Amino acid sequence: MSDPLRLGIAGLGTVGVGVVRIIRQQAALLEARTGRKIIISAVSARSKGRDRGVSLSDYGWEDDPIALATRDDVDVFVELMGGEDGPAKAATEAALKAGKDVVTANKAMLAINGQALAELAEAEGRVIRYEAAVAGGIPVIKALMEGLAGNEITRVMGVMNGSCNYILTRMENSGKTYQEIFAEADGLGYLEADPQLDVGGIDAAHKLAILSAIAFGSKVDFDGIQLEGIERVSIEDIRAAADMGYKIKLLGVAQKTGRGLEQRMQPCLVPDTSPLGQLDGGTNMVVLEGDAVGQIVLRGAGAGEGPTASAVMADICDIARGVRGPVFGQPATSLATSKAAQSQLPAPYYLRMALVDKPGALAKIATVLGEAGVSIYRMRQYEHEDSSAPVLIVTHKTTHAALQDALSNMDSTCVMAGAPVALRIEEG
Ligand SMILES: NC(=O)C1=CN([C@@H]2O[C@H](COP(=O)(O)OP(=O)(O)OC[C@H]3O[C@@H](n4cnc5c(N)ncnc54)[C@H](OP(=O)(O)O)[C@@H]3O)[C@@H](O)[C@H]2O)C=CC1
Ligand SMILES: N[C@@H](CCO)C(=O)O
Repeated sequence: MSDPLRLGIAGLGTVGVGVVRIIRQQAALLEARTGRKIIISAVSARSKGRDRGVSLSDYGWEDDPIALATRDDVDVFVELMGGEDGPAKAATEAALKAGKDVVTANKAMLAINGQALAELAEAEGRVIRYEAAVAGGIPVIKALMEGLAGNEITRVMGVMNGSCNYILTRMENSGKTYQEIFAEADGLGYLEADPQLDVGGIDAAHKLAILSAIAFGSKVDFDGIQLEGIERVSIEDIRAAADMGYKIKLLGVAQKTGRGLEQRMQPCLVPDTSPLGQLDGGTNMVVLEGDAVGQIVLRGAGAGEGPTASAVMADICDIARGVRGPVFGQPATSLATSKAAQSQLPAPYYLRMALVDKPGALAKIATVLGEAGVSIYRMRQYEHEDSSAPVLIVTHKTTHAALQDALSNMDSTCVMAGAPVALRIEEG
């Protein structure tokens, strides 16, 4: 039997406590599976006295996470504090320099500082594992890095923020507005301490940036993501999209195109019968596409104590078994600097507009679209009692530039009774 694997766990919140629980409750199973005892040497959090619902009396305590990360009786530093820099990054660096491996759930830190940390880890001969950082309990890092290692990845796509999916699903089911459901989700404690991380799409974009680096062999590039949150998704659009056979999701997409690496996180329409369209509530889904495998769909809990601790444990078990490898699947120094695609691949778009109800109004809009090279695929005008006519259009595939051209010319037609709404449709 090998020596025990000794952990130092910094952060005893939702995830940290979940990890402590699994290690205490599943000690025999973990030892049987890895051939080693997995033990906790010491822990760290901000307040030592807080009752966390698990016994910590067997473990040492450090107020300072850096002191924990560099202890002689720690082999693996488990960073579960959060934050893109500050103590999380400082302690991670200290751990690597002191010859420790690192396991973290911190997507913000990796999305912003992943390249530098990966270079440091690899120079020190250490590993950083982060299965929990993307889509919580779904083993998507393993799927991409190991299961699909023989594929050229063509597209990565997914719903990776449970709180946003909860809000959009609740709006759809309740008919309530974004503001009403945001307040409900906040009251239920479903949102991050800074809700903008969720509803602004930032948390999901952190996750997409990490997947994109692995999938396309490029340096993690959070700033290269075209980012839009869900704040402008209205209940009118959710209803209208449903009527046309779509659901609205905060969707992340990364793909390599002739014009560079396209990475975007934005509200999109997806067919309501598609796996993404059927994803309700706080669940996550990641769709991976490879040249040999085709498409695979992974679905599961993207957050919460059990699912996230499950992913952290997978990383700890790998280290216990001696499974090692470069942080992003290939040596950090070999990762390419990606060129961000300035334009998105063509797609169909959904347009919702209110037109002044007078002869020729629709014809003028059709002309503007036609002149910009945007072709109408489907169209619907609804009954109305006032003087503005609600009109929905689904276009054929078109470029974003052509669509913008059409939208900017619509104003001059003098038949618009309000600003049009345009949302991309992501098929398949
Ligand atoms: N919660 C989830 O479902 C998921 C979380 N993650 C990620 O996991 C990580 C942890 O998240 P979560 O458990 O929810 O966070 P919590 O806010 O529940 O817990 C954070 C913990 O870190 C401790 N901490 C914060 N700052 C310091 C510091 N300077 N020194 C020592 N300890 C500190 C806190 O101490 P104290 O308790 O004393 O205040 C607390 O125990 C984050 O990176 C998050 O993004 C990833 C996927 C899902
Ligand atoms: N706020 C995140 C937590 C998990 O990263 C979510 O809703 O998915």
